[in-house]
Amino acid sequence: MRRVDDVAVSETGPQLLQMMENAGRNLARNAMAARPGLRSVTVLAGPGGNGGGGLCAARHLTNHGIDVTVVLDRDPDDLSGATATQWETLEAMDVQRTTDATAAVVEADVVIDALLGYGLDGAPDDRIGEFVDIAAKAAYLVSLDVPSGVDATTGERPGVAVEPDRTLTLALPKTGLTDLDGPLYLGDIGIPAVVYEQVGIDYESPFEGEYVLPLVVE
Ligand SMILES: NC(=O)C1=CN([C@@H]2O[C@H](COP(=O)(O)OP(=O)(O)OC[C@H]3O[C@@H](n4cnc5c(N)ncnc54)[C@H](O)[C@@H]3O)[C@@H](O)[C@H]2O)[C@H](O)CC1
Ligand SMILES: [K+]
Repeated sequence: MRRVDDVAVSETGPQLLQMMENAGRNLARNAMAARPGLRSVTVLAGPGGNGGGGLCAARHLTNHGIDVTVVLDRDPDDLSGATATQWETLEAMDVQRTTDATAAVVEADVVIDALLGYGLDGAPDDRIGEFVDIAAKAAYLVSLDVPSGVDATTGERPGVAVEPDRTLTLALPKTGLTDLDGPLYLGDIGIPAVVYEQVGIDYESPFEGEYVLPLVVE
């Protein structure tokens, strides 16, 4: 997946922000579909591309009248790249941010886990590990791409890991996602076949008119 991203970003497009927009919009829709009529969502956002997708979903959910609260693992001034860009828009929108993760998680109809994706490197550190523990108190938890703390390739959990009610993974199913409790969905983030071909993946789009598909894990 990382090689696919590299080819897209450095050779063909789409660029990271474009893919992230598709990720975030699919995530917002998937969360709304999971809990029709939901009124409040808390987004737990990490520092990388996974967090950026969660922040993008926060914008879409707010635009659709949902009361959104964002919890970041760090000061927003310490975000960078596309994730910082997502935050800047939320700041302009005056979206609620809190450092009280427990209250924000307990009070929300749905919690989005956008802490860590395929960039997981070792056991979640103290701060993110604390959020992973707090996420267990969610009424309904939706993970973006990979349940935070789970290795996308091997499925191993080097430390704590969330246990989502559903997971929306992006572009391609990851080999580490075979042992999840809740349902798994696959979201189209707009990567064309030429990108997969350049990476040597024999790819035929499964989407056929849909942007999110349910996956059956065998
Ligand atoms: N083609 C796609 O599938 C796309 C996926 N997108 C999303 O981006 C993430 C991958 O982004 P990346 O920045 O590479 O990694 P992460 O967000 O998972 O995390 C990196 C970030 O987290 C820190 N970190 C790593 N391990 C730990 C740890 N154990 N404890 C604490 N912090 C940790 C690390 O230092 C970095 O700061 C993918 O999953 C998708 O959600 C793109 O949106 C579009 C293309
Ligand atoms: K995640």
